Amino acid sequence: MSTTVAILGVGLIGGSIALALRQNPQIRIVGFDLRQDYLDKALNTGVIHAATTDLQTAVREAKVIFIATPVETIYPLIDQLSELSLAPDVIVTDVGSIKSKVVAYAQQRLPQGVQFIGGHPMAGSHKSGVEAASDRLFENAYYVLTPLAGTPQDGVERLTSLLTATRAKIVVMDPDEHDQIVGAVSHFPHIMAAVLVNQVARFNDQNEWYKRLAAGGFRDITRIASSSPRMWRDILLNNKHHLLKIAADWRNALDEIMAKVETADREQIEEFFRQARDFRDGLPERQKGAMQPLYDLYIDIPDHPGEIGRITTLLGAKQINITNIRILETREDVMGVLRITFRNQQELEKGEELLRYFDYNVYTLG
Ligand SMILES: NC(=O)c1ccc[n+]([C@@H]2O[C@H](COP(=O)([O-])OP(=O)(O)OC[C@H]3O[C@@H](n4cnc5c(N)ncnc54)[C@H](O)[C@@H]3O)[C@@H](O)[C@H]2O)c1
Ligand SMILES: O=C(O)C(=O)C[C@]1(C(=O)O)C=C[C@@H](O)C=C1
Repeated sequence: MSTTVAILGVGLIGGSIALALRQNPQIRIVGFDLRQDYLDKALNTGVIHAATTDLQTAVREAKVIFIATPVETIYPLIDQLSELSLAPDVIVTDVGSIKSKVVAYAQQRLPQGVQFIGGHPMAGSHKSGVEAASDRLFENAYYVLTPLAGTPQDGVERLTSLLTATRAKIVVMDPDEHDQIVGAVSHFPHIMAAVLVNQVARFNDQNEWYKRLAAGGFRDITRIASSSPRMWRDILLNNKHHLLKIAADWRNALDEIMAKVETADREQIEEFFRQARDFRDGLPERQKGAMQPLYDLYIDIPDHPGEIGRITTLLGAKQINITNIRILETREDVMGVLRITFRNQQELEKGEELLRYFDYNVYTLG
């Protein structure tokens, strides 16, 4: 007998959870979204088994409901769920990047019999939407759970067991502790990346060499400034208390190092960078996951207009999904290399075979 799981919001995170769970043939996944076109895409690419824009239809038989929508939409969805007919002992969980407010809201609003467990997978991307979803997005990443005081242990165990398919490391944490820590390691860095980019954009208005000279360092530290503005607006407003404190601490730290620069304190400036390097180098490595080039295919391309479009059209016509595409080198009259990332090994092999058939020189590394 199959178990129904409802995913509310079939985007990057909802889609990635669906892809991980659907490896288990006993699980039937129903997707709910406001956008019919997103649902069509998720259905056509096999991310979900069924799709609906009607919430009651999505959740009626679900044993587990994932809320995977932007943070500010989680509250009204909790309200709507509290009015609907749900399966007995249903587990409702969310994937929002903040936990305290959501957990407190669920505690107040959800009726007895609904087991709410806050959740936050600590992996993601600056990209949004189901087309960026991957069954391995959470592999080896931490996945934080913040159950309500009254949620039975059995519910936490059931959700943990379901989530093993994501290959994430599940940890249970207090919601406020989560918000404080994630504020420092995720939310505040997103603010800083955007501050840096906006600063350079202002300078660039006066002199376009800023943009042209922005090289590896600037790109590395600002990748996350390409994330969804709507998502980050919601996160900041829902973790205001911790972020204001982190920002004040950061201003002091910046003042301290700039005072050392002003007095040309060579030793202390070096010590400042040494401390940062030692801590950074000691961060635990994630062995595998979204950022690993696991399903990358390299294609030699003649550098003339239309070639990349032709390749993506060929793949699209065969319903082969691409999660990333990058031109590694193009100079006039020189062959360029296109790197295409696929969602899984099977799609990579299909893509490789297809492009070879059309006489492209294709290869994988490693
Ligand atoms: N992107 C990340 O790196 C990341 C990582 C961990 C957690 N999160 C959290 O996951 C959640 C989703 O983020 P995402 O990156 O998957 O966003 P996304 O934009 O890729 O997907 C969100 C989906 O929700 C749908 N949606 C919006 N409002 C809705 C509503 N009221 N009802 C039903 N569907 C609705 C959208 O149409 C979209 O398909 C957010 O709460 C975010 O904080 C994001
Ligand atoms: O890799 C990225 O692009 C991310 O920003 C992922 C990231 C993070 O800050 O690490 C962003 C938000 C989440 O809630 C969890 C993970």
